Amino acid sequence: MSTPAAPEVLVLGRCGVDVYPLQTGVGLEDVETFGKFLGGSAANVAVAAARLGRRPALVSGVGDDPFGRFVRRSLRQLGVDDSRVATDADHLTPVTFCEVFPPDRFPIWFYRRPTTPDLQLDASALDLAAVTGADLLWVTLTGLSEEPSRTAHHTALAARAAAAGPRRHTVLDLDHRADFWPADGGVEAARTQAQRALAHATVAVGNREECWVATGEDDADAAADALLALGVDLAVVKQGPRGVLGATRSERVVVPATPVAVVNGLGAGDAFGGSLVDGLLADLPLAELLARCNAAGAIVASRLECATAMPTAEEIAAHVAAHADMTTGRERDRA
Ligand SMILES: Nc1ncnc2c1ncn2[C@@H]1O[C@H](COP(=O)(O)OP(=O)(O)OP(=O)(O)O)[C@@H](O)[C@H]1O
Ligand SMILES: O=C(O)C[C@@H](O)[C@H](O)C(=O)CO
Repeated sequence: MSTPAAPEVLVLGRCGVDVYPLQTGVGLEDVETFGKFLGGSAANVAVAAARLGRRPALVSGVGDDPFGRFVRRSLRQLGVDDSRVATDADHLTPVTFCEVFPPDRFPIWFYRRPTTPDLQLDASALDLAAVTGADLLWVTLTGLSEEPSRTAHHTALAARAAAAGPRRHTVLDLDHRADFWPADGGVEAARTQAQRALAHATVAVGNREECWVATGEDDADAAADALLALGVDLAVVKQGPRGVLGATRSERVVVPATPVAVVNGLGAGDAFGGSLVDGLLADLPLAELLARCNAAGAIVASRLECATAMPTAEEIAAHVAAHADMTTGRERDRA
């Protein structure tokens, strides 16, 4: 159980505003109207976990601007504790645009230069009681892309790994956005940071490309092996519409994705993340856990926005039940 000073789930990472087009199948130059939604991968994961009944808090930053106030208000309305979200007078709340070309093309445009409030997180401002006392800590690779956030993340991970008591869940979301790393040597820098963080994590989750960034391995099984060798107890390799591979040192499971009418694939990974948080805390068997994560991802892929599209437990259960023939998961004999 989390200690009294700590939230059940502590999420470190970015939040911002998603400004998504209300016309699909056209480039941003031709879009006429947009919707404004809470966004940022970490914020989305926190909201997804809250939707499933968990008590998440976000550690992040926003600007001292109207979008920052919108982000805070949305977090609170969606069940996320925003008391550890700093207000930064020197940097603006980031906005993110996308283009929506279903079923499989969703270019994303980050307006985050030169830098953003979430990456100003300083180690001295960390609430270490919350970091070490939470039942689950979620961090993203993007948080390691720049100082001072990089040092703050490593400080949090090291403090948690050194804390007394049973090894609780520390999840590294391999979330890699090339734009956030240097144009030259960005992959190498991201790999170095990922591998340092993995030594203190218990779970790694990423899509195929992200797992390659972290490990140098292209193949899903080889990437899972490499992630386990780097120190985690559970490696999760997402493969979009092709489903997911989950691997521990003694078990390996592949769970196919379920078909949906795709509206916008962005946010599927964050919905998956929220269900991963919930399923880890509930100690679900691996195949069941991943089937629920896939269902959450598919449901969000069938909706335009991210945070406010996160499914309830009932919606996930109904989706899994409707696809029971394909969501059982196949045991793989590679342990
Ligand atoms: N088009 C789709 N149809 C069905 N399921 C999907 C689809 N896209 C994603 N999913 C489900 O959601 C899960 C996570 O999606 P994905 O692998 O695209 O993550 P991601 O690359 O991290 O996504 P994001 O764009 O949010 O960063 C997949 O494992 C899959 O189960
Ligand atoms: O993660 C981001 O910063 C982008 C998000 O704003 C957006 O919600 C998304 O793409 C989720 O995967």
